[in-house]
Amino acid sequence: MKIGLFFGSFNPIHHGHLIIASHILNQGFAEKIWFVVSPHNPLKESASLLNENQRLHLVRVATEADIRMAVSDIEFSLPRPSYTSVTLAHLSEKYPQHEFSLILGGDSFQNIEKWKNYKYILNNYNIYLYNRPGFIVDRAENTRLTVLDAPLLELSATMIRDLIKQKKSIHYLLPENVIEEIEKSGYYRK
Ligand SMILES: Nc1ncnc2c1ncn2[C@@H]1O[C@H](COP(=O)(O)OP(=O)(O)OP(=O)(O)O)[C@@H](O)[C@H]1O
Ligand SMILES: O=C(O)c1ccc[n+]([C@@H]2O[C@H](COP(=O)([O-])O)[C@@H](O)[C@H]2O)c1
Repeated sequence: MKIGLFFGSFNPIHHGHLIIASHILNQGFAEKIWFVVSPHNPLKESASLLNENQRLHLVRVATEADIRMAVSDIEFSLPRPSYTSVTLAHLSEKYPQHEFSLILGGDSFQNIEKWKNYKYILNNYNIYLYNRPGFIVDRAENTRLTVLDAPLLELSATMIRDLIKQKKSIHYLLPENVIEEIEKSGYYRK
């Protein structure tokens, strides 16, 4: 099966992520999307990070109604920080029947030369790239790279966490059932 891997901290997951995932499925680039929750992005501070099981739960809640989407905790049992090349190699070995591709935002792609073993990633996996405001990648020199024409929301998890801290509304930015979980559990208030 063609599986699109959407890696992220998902702190928390929001409609920006879900719209991209749905677009990739609708375009036939993947038959299923796995959201791979990273315990620790090697290039990010972990101070404001919700515990990985809580983030995983929020992704599960966000995707449970869509059978085309699934959640993976594969990186929870791999060494930290979470190097994408290590996870990809692990997944390809564990699931030889699947063809994995990578979904990346322009912000991540701009930094890819800082990633561990990035050449292994570029040489071995198809990459679906979408632009994010301020990070426009308009030329696909690498033949394994497809630049998507996906609808984009100018939205980030940082913005959502800031709104919660300021006691402002986060309605419409992420699924209502995820908002309920965040409110019930008191996440991101401090
Ligand atoms: N609004 C958005 N639209 C499309 N992709 C997004 C959006 N926000 C984040 N992404 C992408 O999703 C992946 C995972 O992102 P991440 O979990 O870090 O979300 P984020 O909103 O960028 O978080 P933060 O604001 O905490 O950095 C990254 O590749 C990122 O480029
Ligand atoms: O492999 C690397 O060196 C590497 C460097 C930076 C980021 N990543 C991964 O990229 C994904 C996106 O991270 P984030 O925090 O922006 O959602 C996440 O899975 C990180 O572990 C991976």
